[in-house]
Amino acid sequence: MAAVDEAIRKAKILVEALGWIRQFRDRYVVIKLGGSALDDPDSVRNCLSDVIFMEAVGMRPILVHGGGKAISRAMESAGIQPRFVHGRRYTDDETLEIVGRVLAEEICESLVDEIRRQGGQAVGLNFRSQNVLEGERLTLAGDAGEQIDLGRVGEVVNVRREILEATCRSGSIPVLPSIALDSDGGKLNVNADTAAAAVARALRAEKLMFLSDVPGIFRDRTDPSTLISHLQSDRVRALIEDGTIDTGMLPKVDAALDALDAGVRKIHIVDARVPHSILLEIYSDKGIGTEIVR
Ligand SMILES: Nc1ncnc2c1ncn2[C@@H]1O[C@H](COP(=O)(O)OP(=O)(O)O)[C@@H](O)[C@H]1O
Ligand SMILES: CC(=O)N[C@@H](CCC(=O)OP(=O)(O)O)C(=O)O
Repeated sequence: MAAVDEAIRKAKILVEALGWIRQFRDRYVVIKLGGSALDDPDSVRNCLSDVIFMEAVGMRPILVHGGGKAISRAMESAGIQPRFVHGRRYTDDETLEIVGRVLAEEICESLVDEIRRQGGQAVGLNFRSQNVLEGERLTLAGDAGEQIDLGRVGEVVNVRREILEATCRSGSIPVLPSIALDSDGGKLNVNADTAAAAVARALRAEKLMFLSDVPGIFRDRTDPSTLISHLQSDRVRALIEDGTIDTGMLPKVDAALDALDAGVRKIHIVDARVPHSILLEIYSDKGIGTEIVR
């Protein structure tokens, strides 16, 4: 009897998901995997199995990844001290070679390999294969209006969406590192949160999901009961101003607000360490992280 009850419970879960599966069929979902999540192989495997599931039930997932922690480790092994200016890595030519190798060769290839190992199809799209992100150098102004030199740091100015659309149509999951090419074919190091938002904006994605190593946005980071499950964009601005949101969460919420302004329906910040956090967030009636809407 217990076995039958268990089977019925599982069937109910499938039925609960059916409505969401229908609603999101053929919709683009951009998933950003951050360096914090990428450092834990179990989190990566679990996230990728969810992404494969999404593709199998008719959604169009696109993976955009960072790898800031791995880049810093590789720089330190090469005897270069990482330096961040306004949250961006100062990127000289030597650093750029390391960023290209770590993101496009090591991390992108390992994500594609793992998706294939789990029975899904994936294609790495970057300057080594087929480039999707076109960029230009990012210029930031200092307090006195002076120009801040970030080296080869860029922002995305165009996304070749036709390549993403064709890849998704063919049943493959596109995997993109946060590197853009400028009009001369030179590499630019782009913050991965902003790269993911640029992709979501270009595709008018249904969702943009940030997978990190926190359950979501907290009102008080020392108190787990203060997780905010639903946020409206105007409230996000207030949380930035009062200092509740800072450090690594800042580029995520900045990118989230940009994406919402451009027509992306919903932003999710979820914990990559929780098994199946993506599926729980999308296909169940009650999500587990923080969702942000306009
Ligand atoms: N209000 C907040 N709630 C939760 N995390 C926050 C908040 N403000 C800042 N953070 C920080 O943001 C970090 C996530 O950003 P980051 O480490 O850069 O992630 P990733 O590597 O996934 O891009 C969290 O580990 C936490 O320290
Ligand atoms: C310009 C800039 O800062 N680029 C980032 C790109 C990687 C990234 O953003 O990785 P996470 O998502 O893991 O932080 C960097 O070099 O660290």
